[in-house]
Amino acid sequence: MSLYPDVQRKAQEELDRVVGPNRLPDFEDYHELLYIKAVLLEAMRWMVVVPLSLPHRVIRDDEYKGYIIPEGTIVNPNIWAMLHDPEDYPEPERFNPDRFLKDGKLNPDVRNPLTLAFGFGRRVCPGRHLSDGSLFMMIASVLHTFDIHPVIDEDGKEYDPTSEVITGLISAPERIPCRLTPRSKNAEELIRQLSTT
Ligand code: HEM
Repeated sequence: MSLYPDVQRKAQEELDRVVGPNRLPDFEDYHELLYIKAVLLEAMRWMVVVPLSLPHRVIRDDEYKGYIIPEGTIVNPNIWAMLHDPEDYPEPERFNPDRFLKDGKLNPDVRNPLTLAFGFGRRVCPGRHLSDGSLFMMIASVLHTFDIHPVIDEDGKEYDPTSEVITGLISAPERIPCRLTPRSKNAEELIRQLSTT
């Protein structure tokens, strides 16, 4: 969000309209918070958590589009490439939640990244619904109550968290220096109430 202040502003406008200042978002708001959903989809697409999924071993000879895949071959699905395919997602390096929205709804013609980001087939991630719900609530709650600002690095430039990404089975920014400030007195009160319940 510190890299994309316009996205943050749009998400907060939606939260202000749907949730209002006196409470935190909850799952009742799920179907109303379309832009938050689009932010979640774009986050899962843009910074793929498990870029090469998990390796699978082929248990019998197979053929795919003319390629012979012998029994015993280890296959790594390249989820990162699928979620950065410019045919499905034009300008794939740009964080653009609007790509998922059309006429005030989620656009069914854009491939849903959640059908790829958690793997597929018999070994699809069993934690996907838990993750989807938790991420939705985390994104909505943080953006409802805080403004996220960039920090300035040693060279006087805005720090770009994508410049240091952990490589390996899981990818994520290594450090996420940013500054969080409560959005308002009401927001501060909501955060304090939460810490005492
Ligand atoms: C953003 C969060 C998550 C992402 C992106 C993610 C992604 C994945 C992916 C790509 C796979 C490999 C699927 C395949 O082999 O085709 C996987 C497997 C798995 N995930 Fe997740 N996962 C997430 C969260 C979770 C959570 C919260 C749990 C548990 C509560 C979980 C439990 C598992 C397990 C047990 C497997 C192995 C399934 C099997 O081989 O049968 N994951 N996950």
